[in-house]
Amino acid sequence: MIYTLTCNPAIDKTASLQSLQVGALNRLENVVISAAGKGINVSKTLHTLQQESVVFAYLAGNTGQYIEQSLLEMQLETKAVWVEGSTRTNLKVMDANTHLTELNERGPHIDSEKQLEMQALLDANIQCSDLLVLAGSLSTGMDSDYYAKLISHFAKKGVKVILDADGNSFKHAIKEVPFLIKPNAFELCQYMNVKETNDPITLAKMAKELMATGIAMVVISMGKDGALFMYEDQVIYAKGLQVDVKSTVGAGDAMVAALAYAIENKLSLEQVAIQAMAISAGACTTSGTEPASKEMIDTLVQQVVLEKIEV
Ligand SMILES: Nc1ncnc2c1ncn2[C@@H]1O[C@H](COP(=O)(O)OP(=O)(O)OP(=O)(O)O)[C@@H](O)[C@H]1O
Ligand SMILES: O=P(O)(O)OC[C@@]1(O)O[C@H](CO)[C@@H](O)[C@@H]1O
Repeated sequence: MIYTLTCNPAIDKTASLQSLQVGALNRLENVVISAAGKGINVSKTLHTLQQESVVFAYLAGNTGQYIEQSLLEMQLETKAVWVEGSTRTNLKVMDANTHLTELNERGPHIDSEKQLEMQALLDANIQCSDLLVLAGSLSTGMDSDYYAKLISHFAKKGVKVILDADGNSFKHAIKEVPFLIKPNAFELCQYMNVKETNDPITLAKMAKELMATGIAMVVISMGKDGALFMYEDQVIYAKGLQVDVKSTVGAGDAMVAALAYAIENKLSLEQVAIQAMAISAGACTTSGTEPASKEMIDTLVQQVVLEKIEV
């Protein structure tokens, strides 16, 4: 079974306008509201792939209830720990040149008692052969080693952990050797303290250093420039697919979903790359964080170009 944990879910309000004017009144168009947050987006994509998953999330207030109800309507099994306050609302604005501006709130306070409640819920459900996806920011009140502690706990049990986090949370977590990490190129360069680059060879060399610590698989996403897929001594670069972009919000989550699907179904690295590219590019063609249809994914699968590279 695949489990996703969203520590800081959100209602995403995604909208568009011609061009964003800072310090002026902007009138939004095409407003779409959806239950989101990285782990929840992963589960939504898995659902369209007909792959079962269970959502764990901290939820709060009316916005939390909206998310719980939406997930119920999508028939996504949800196990929530309810906290005081309100689940956040994040605003995403895309301009006519597909430049995305994101305004994300911090999220409600999660105290140590509620963190223990979540730990008990996770322990009661997750077995050694399962996959656990840890994705997104931590809410207020959570220490930056929260993911690190979960990875250490579940890796000992043999659970494969997929990590999609950034900043200090990522820094602590990778020391505990998750099974797979999916930083984007910017996050990886920031962690390695080097100038941002999308050069596949340079990125692959940095990823190799991380794999030397025991991380089995590294996938580096590079937005429209594609992605790098690394497992054992195999390195595959996939060129970005040309798609009609509606919203890039959640493209990375769609990719993480594809990776979880591929691991659960024991696909080869080539197949992992093909599925991940088609599913993530497909997510860019829909509004908000809506996953792509099966038909769109099948069409994009035919267009993926892979290149094996030596590092
Ligand atoms: N403009 C685009 N055109 C085509 N494919 C894209 C585009 N943007 C993203 N993708 C696809 O989605 C994948 C993930 O995108 P990206 O690298 O932006 O992830 P991310 O930074 O983790 O995103 P987010 O955190 O917003 O979900 C890319 O590797 C690519 O396959
Ligand atoms: O603030 P975080 O947790 O880093 O990111 C949250 C978020 O921006 O990520 C998703 C897209 O990947 C959105 O659905 C959501 O609003």
